[in-house]
Amino acid sequence: MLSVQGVSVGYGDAPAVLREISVMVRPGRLLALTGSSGAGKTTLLNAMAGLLRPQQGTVTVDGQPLRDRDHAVEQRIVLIPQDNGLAPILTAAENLQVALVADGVTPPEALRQTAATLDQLGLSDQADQLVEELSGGQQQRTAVARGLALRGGVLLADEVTSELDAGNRQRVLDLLRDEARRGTAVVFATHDPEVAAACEAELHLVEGRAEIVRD
Ligand SMILES: Nc1ncnc2c1ncn2[C@@H]1O[C@H](COP(=O)(O)OP(=O)(O)OP(=O)(O)O)[C@@H](O)[C@H]1O
Repeated sequence: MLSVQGVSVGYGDAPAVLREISVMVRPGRLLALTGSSGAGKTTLLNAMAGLLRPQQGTVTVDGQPLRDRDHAVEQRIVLIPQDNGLAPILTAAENLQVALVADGVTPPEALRQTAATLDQLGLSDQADQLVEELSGGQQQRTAVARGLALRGGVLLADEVTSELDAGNRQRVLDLLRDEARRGTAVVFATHDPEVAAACEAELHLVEGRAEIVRD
């Protein structure tokens, strides 16, 4: 269980972007994180991912304060970053295989899981294409595939449908929902009200504070 308790977080000496945020990220649930551009969605996800240390308050995972990103990875907290985080000079498939093998999956199993997950995202035909040669939406779906293939306990997805057409947006939403049903705690940052409405719970960020819209 990932728990954010009274967290204030920001950058350098500047005033905190978010103040006194508290939220429980529960297994089996799809939580939308909403707010206008600049509201702090990425900032909160980065704090949950161990990339940003809170100025006040704590992020805990199974009761232990989250130390840093390495600790978060050990605790199976997977982040799909807004800029996709893929290696552009590897193929779509290689991006998944490298991540899986680094995660301890055997190479043959990594090949199998890669093919299956790319297929779920409708990317079988792009598997052997370099990421830098894929469209923005295809790159975004590859990043989602990599995040899903890692099968984390917590999956943090940062604006991962912003470049997708309606069909692929629904496909990603369905896959994130399936992932939650499998027992993963999924947090999905979005500024798309339709996407947010399709999530069972919603936390809305406004003026540095968080409001629970649905729980
Ligand atoms: N690396 C950084 N250094 C300093 N300030 C930052 C940094 N990253 C973000 N900020 C500031 O923090 C605030 C929140 O930004 P953040 O990216 O978390 O918002 P967001 O809700 O994810 O926005 P968007 O929907 O546009 O991605 C903004 O005012 C932004 O300028």
